[in-house]
Amino acid sequence: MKNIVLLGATGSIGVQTSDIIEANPSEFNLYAMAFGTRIDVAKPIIECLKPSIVVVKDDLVKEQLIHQIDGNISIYSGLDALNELVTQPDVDLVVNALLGSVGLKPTLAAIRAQKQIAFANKETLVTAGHLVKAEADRYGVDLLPVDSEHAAIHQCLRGESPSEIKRMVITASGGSFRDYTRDELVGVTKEDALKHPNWSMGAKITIDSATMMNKGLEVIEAHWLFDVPYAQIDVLMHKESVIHSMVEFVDQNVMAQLGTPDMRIPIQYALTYPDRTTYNLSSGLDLTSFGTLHFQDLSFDRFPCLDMAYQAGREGGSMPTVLNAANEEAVQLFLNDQIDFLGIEKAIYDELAEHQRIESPNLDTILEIDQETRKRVRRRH
Ligand SMILES: NC(=O)C1=CN([C@@H]2O[C@H](COP(=O)(O)OP(=O)(O)OC[C@H]3O[C@@H](n4cnc5c(N)ncnc54)[C@H](OP(=O)(O)O)[C@@H]3O)[C@@H](O)[C@H]2O)C=CC1
Ligand SMILES: CC(=O)[C@@H](O)[C@H](O)COP(=O)(O)O
Ligand SMILES: [Mn+2]
Repeated sequence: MKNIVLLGATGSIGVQTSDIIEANPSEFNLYAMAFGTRIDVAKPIIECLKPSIVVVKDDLVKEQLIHQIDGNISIYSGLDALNELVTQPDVDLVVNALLGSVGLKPTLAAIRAQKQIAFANKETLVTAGHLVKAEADRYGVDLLPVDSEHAAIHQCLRGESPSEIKRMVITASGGSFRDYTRDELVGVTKEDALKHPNWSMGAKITIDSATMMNKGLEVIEAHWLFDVPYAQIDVLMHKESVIHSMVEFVDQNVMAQLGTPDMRIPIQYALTYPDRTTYNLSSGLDLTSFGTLHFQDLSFDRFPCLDMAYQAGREGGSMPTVLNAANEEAVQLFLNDQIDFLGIEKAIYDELAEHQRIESPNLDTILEIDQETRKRVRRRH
């Protein structure tokens, strides 16, 4: 029985993780969960899976929750409580399904407590990949990918030697505006941007898919998770999202992982690793229903966010921190109707252009750059 702490329990990944826990009661116990503000989503999870501890964003949410749940549950609030929660002795596995760089400190706390981590929270690896990787190596902690492309690569690499990898190929659906020209992107609406062709996900990542920043973040995520140089990470448009990613080896053998677009499959993979457990929450992959799979190169001119992410990743230092913070803030402004769709890439470009790169930022410097970048993006718009 694995005792699980689920961070971001009310989000898209969080709710699907609770489905997996509920479907496998003899393997998993939801020991604790954390969320921000959405009590309506949290309540049924609490009632069904009965965690011993719940952490919420602030005291206001805590007060509201106390009056709405019964039972012997300890409730805490705030980021410090989140950091403490992941270090509890009873915890076997931390699922980090938080959104954004707010996940950085709890990740470091979990690593230092030598907890295994199932990792969805890609912004944390983008903003401070060098720190997370160094700590994970130092404490001998596995970061088990939940992100579908990285779960695919992880499976392609099982039993393989890193020196035999020629390149990784991360597939991209193209997002909501895959077939639009640059001119056609002028004035697109939030409602249209939020219609992902293949996946049902949280709002921020759905917008990231539409700008192709999601793939950029995933390239940086792959660099840190699998320790591969950027020159060996390619992105390929594949509109069906059936092949989740591939690895080509030096002898030109290519391994690919396929599956239906159901995030509960990679979530369960991370939770049960190194074992596999029967999955029957959805029907399996039926390739005949697709008939043909499509592949296409994508251009940096059409998708400048991908270009900026590769550049920021290659330059390293504090550049990925700026990339991530500017993107998080710009996407929020877009979702609040304060900037238009193309304003997202412009905000990121402006921040990267102005930033004086720092070679090897420590945690305090990263947190400061993150906050300063966000403030500047907000001030400009
Ligand atoms: N959704 C998907 O299919 C996929 C997501 N990912 C990655 O997984 C991560 C989560 O994505 P997704 O589930 O879509 O995001 P959501 O926006 O749906 O969920 C985010 C979760 O984080 C919680 N949260 C945010 N801020 C805080 C805070 N300060 N304290 C405590 N909890 C907080 C939210 O709580 P509340 O809402 O209650 O405020 C919510 O539970 C992202 O990094 C994303 O890129 C990766 C692959 C696929
Ligand atoms: C489900 C998942 O892992 C998402 O990150 C997904 O990959 C988004 O799709 P695209 O970014 O390829 O549109
Ligand atoms: Mn993904």
